[in-house]
Amino acid sequence: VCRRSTIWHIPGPPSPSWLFGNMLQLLLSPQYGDYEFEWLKIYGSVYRIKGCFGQDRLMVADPAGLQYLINSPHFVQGPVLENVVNLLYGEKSVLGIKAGAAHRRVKAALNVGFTAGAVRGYQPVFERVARLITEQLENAPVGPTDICPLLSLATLGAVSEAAAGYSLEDLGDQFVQNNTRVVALASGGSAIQVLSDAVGSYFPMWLMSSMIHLPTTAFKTLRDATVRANELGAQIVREKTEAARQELEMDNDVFSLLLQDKSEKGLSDKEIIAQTAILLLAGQDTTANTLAFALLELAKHQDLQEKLRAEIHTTLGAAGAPVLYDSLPLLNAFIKEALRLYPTEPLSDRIAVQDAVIPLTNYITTASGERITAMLVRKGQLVTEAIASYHRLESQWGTDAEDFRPSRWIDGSVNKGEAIGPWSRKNLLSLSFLGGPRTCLGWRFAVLEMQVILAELVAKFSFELPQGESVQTRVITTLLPVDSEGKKAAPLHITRIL
Ligand code: HEM
Repeated sequence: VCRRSTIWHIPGPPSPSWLFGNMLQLLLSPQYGDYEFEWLKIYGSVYRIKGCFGQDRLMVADPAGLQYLINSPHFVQGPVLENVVNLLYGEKSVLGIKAGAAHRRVKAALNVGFTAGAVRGYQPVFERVARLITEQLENAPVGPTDICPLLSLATLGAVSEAAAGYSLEDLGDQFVQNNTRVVALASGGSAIQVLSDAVGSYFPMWLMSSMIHLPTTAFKTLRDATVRANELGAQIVREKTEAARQELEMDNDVFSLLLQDKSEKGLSDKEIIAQTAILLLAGQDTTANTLAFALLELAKHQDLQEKLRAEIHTTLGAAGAPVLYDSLPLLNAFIKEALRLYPTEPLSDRIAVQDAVIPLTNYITTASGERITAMLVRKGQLVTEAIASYHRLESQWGTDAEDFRPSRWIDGSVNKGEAIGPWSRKNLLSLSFLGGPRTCLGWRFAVLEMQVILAELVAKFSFELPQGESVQTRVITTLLPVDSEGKKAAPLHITRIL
């Protein structure tokens, strides 16, 4: 049997170097997508690029191809993602568990804290956090405010309170500072980082875990964060178990709900503790960055800002009844559009664990001129789910796919052919929360939190871009807004209006 790469005949861009392949273009271009979105136009929704050291990598933005990849057991996290996940969250975290059945069991148990009903219970937490941002903005010095740190702290506060029943003060300064360092670390991309990621993917896990005992700053920060998260998880479980023993009333946070689940499907204390880091971290900057991008777009589109504010004022104006955020069409369309153009995870790395055939919606023309509508890939093939590219396909979103236009979600111009993501199945085609068995556990949580925070901020403040500032997008683990010096930031002129 020929074991030669089966994708060598798939066209793609030339590789500028053997060492880095196309990876610097993909990951470190000045603006995220400078090369990738051009490749999409030239080569179509499936093409081949070079990884470090001459590896062949397949980029897939094709709807049927993506639907297959996110659902197929033949593809698992690629080596780089796997190492990062193990280092940050641990192998026993729901994101770290590889085997399908074990993953399904832990995810189903964790879901008690993330059902529609459970998430509705967190609404008062989100409302409190949103009011805190308002207070901080009122006390901010005159001039542009970088909204990123405020949003990061707010989303950490929301997740720690809703997941663990802990306020930021309960978490302690040390945890919060360490957390800030971990998040900052994740935003410091460089060529060395790309190379060490590639080299890292060749190291076995035991070597990676011995490396984290090296006293370098980065590893020390990550090691401290993991140790601290485990200690914190153990403390939370101890306190809540003691409260239950004393028959005190249990809270409705995620940890409390998990500990109350005594069915055979429930998790052991140890399994619950192993979720602390993922529960606290996965919900923080993902949500904060999406909010920052949303506010930046609002500052660029004053007419949209006014319409959205009018919708919010009309709905919030009806005092008394609790606000039903799902019933604000423009607010939801606005959030969907921000998620589409700024997906937190624009690229998701996968590797084939056995030979597989990937079906395609759009045919591709191979180097020999043959048209194919399905692709054979061998075990070990690296594949990138090119989510941000998929979100810009004209066939899916229309000829104005690159424009920020929330009304596309209302006027029916979005192609409803192949629904793949969660959130109102009938029209969320976007893969910002992925889809299939690895769908984001916290998507309902994130949506309600963003609805509450945006409604509060847009009702009370106006947003404008400071003169001469141009915010760009970079991908450094996740998609971030950066200033002209490449530092994570979203500077805005924010004025109280109500
Ligand atoms: C706008 C906000 C968010 C976005 C865009 C987002 C996106 C994602 C994506 C793309 C994945 C799949 C990762 C992969 O396998 O490649 C994921 C997984 C996950 N997310 Fe989120 N997320 C968000 C907020 C949250 C929140 C608020 C929480 C929890 C409080 C959360 C918890 C998780 C967990 C536990 C997983 C792992 C699921 C699994 O492996 O089965 N996320 N998220």
